Amino acid sequence: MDVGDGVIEVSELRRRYGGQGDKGFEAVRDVSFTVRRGELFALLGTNGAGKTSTVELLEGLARPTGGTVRVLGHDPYAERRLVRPRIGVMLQEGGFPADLSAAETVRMWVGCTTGARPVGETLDLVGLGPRRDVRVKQLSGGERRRLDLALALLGRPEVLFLDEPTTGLDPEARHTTWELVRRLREEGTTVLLTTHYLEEAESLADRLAIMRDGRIVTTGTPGQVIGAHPARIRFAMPAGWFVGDLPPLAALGVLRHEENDGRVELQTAELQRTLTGLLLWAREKDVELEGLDARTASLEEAFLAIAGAATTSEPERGE
Ligand SMILES: Nc1ncnc2c1ncn2[C@@H]1O[C@H](COP(=O)(O)OP(=O)(O)OP(=O)(O)O)[C@@H](O)[C@H]1O
Repeated sequence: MDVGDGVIEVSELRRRYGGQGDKGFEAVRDVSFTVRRGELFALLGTNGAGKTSTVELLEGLARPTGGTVRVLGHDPYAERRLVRPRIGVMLQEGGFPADLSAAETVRMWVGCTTGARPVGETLDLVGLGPRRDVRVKQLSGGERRRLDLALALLGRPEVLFLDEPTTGLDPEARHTTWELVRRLREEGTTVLLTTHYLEEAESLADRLAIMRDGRIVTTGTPGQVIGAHPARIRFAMPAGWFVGDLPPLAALGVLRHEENDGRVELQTAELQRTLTGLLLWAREKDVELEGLDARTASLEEAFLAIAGAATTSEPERGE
């Protein structure tokens, strides 16, 4: 079947726990998105936003209550047999037999994987080569996470689902994992990632979606999502000058401003225009703007502004 560019196609997806009526809860509500071949798509959201509930439907682990999912052109639940050999799944919590070594665990999985990589290569990929003979129960939490990743990569998947892959990893292991994910992407693997690390999404994702209360509330490239939020300029007012002495702020494109003890913060959607106006004013008045700092919003600021609104509205339980 020709699936064109849309390797993952999600349309009006819904997932309800606990049946209809008061006791039920709709964790995924009308979610639609497409992930193109070779793309890395990140799903972000606060705890309980519905990321795992969504990803499990894409992995074919549960049947949607509404809407459709296509992975590589197939329904991952009804046509699991066709989809499963071509995808790699790293769940949030993998369960391994504690008494097997890392290498034995991978070897066990080789038995149920078509076209599996060699065991040693798989462990090396995730940096567990030197720990191959250590029993699972003696591995650290971060090492177990990497063993999870190794198993997801075992069958050279075309599509890789990574549910919080770097949770519990130290910064070095996290960066090594990012390098590996980048390399897989460069080799053409399509990746769907959920993460709480915004730096991870910013540095890896081609596109991302932010979920809130079961819905996608924002989607775009990291640049687009960040660009929709105001940039900030901070500086100290020169001695003897006041904010009122600056050119009219609205004319400089300033959306909001705050002043505290002579420290000024301007928020603007047009950083270059506002900054140019400010610097021209400083040159004309021959004053120095001490501590001048101008920056676009970070993904974290954008995320907090978008997803943070979730805390103000409790998701409805039992519709
Ligand atoms: N089996 C279940 N039965 C009932 N409710 C569930 C079940 N699993 C998840 N939920 C609820 O669905 C909502 C979404 O949960 P989900 O695990 O998908 O969120 P998440 O975005 O992945 O969160 P986290 O970042 O904490 O992993 C939560 O309110 C959760 O309590």
